[in-house]
Amino acid sequence: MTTITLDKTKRIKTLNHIAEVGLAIFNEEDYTIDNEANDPDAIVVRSYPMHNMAFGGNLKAIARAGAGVNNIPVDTCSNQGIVVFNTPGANANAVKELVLTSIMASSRNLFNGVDWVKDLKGKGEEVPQLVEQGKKQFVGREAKGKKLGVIGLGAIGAMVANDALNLDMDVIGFDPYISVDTAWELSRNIKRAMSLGDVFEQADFITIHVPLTNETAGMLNREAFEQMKPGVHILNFSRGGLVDEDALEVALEKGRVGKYITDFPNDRLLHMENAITLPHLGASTIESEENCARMATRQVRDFLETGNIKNAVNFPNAFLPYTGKRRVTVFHHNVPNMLGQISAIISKRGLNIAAMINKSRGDLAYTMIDIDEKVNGDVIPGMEAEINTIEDVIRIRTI
Ligand SMILES: NC(=O)c1ccc[n+]([C@@H]2O[C@H](COP(=O)([O-])OP(=O)(O)OC[C@H]3O[C@@H](n4cnc5c(N)ncnc54)[C@H](O)[C@@H]3O)[C@@H](O)[C@H]2O)c1
Ligand SMILES: O=C(O)[C@H](O)COP(=O)(O)O
Repeated sequence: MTTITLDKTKRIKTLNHIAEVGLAIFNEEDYTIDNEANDPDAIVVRSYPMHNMAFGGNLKAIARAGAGVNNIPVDTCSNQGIVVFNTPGANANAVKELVLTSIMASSRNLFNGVDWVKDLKGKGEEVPQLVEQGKKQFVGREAKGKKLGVIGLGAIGAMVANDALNLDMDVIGFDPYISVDTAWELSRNIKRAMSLGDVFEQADFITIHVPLTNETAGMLNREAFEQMKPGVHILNFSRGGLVDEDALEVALEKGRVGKYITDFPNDRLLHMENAITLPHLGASTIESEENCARMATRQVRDFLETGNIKNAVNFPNAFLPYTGKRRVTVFHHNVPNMLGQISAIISKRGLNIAAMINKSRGDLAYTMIDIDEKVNGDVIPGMEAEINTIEDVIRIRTI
């Protein structure tokens, strides 16, 4: 259990390049961007691997300017009362555009064709003729009329599915956990797959848009490849670990998988024929980098200044209008009678509770309590220390 009272100047550390418009949200009077800080108040990150990092007692938040949080030790953060944010949907359009580009580019053999033309360098005036002779090896297929299977209909998958209809593709989607909001946004012309098998059996192109978790790791494995239509093109712009690469290598060699297009290269994939590897470019547009940075830094600033939480992946969202009076925020386990115990400790100091909110998410919960009177700061350390003695309190912060 840790006790922290916010000081005046807050230090923010970045572990990747974060767009300037986002960092500008941290006004200079109250914040310092200090990438050398040992124990910052918050970290803003993209894909930097954080699993081997130790976190200081001052760290309150980590914001992933992007979607995937598999580079962050989320459970460790939860146990230390560190909120992990991401920026849902902020880079979805960028990924969608690259996925649709890659469907067309792979089915038209664009990647191989461009490489082949480059090799004609130095052939002088013969080049046009060589091109006309050689182009037959790159005859492709049109996307129109083909079936696209979309696994995961979240921010990206839903956009890909809707826009693929505009390419005259048939679209079938699978997502057993689809959110109500996304379901409303999906075109009714998208067919619903009742199982992954439905997608595997029917699709000419399969694109996967799920997070990498224990459940989804290796989702595309030997059994999956065996159910797929021979020559299927698979697009993986989500995470490398979703695909079993031993099985993929065999499937590519046998032609069971025609092409595998991914944003996550590794040395092994570079040796596989018909694996097309892009340098993790899905979210790399100016627009997306700015969207993600702005959303991430706004969420962090709001949390540091008011305790309000939006778009956390480990703690519940919680909003209580901030009045600028004393606010006690407590991260705790989701067990009975926490509110009663916390409020008793506050009340016995003669402090009146003006407003409060208590939200839970799985095993974790978060409580914010606003105290009505102007509080003598001397009471705070004793009150925090006593709240910390409650079993199941993870962390307390008074703003
Ligand atoms: N290549 C890139 O640059 C890039 C950019 C953004 C996101 N990503 C990756 O793409 C993933 C998806 O991003 P998003 O913004 O669409 O996330 P999202 O959270 O909006 O959507 C994920 C969807 O996957 C679904 N899902 C989860 N488990 C599933 C399962 N077992 N079967 C089917 N569906 C399942 C969820 O219900 C959800 O609808 C991210 O987690 C990240 O790893 C990559
Ligand atoms: O999960 C994500 O948002 C993407 O993989 C983007 O990663 P990046 O921010 O490192 O480009």
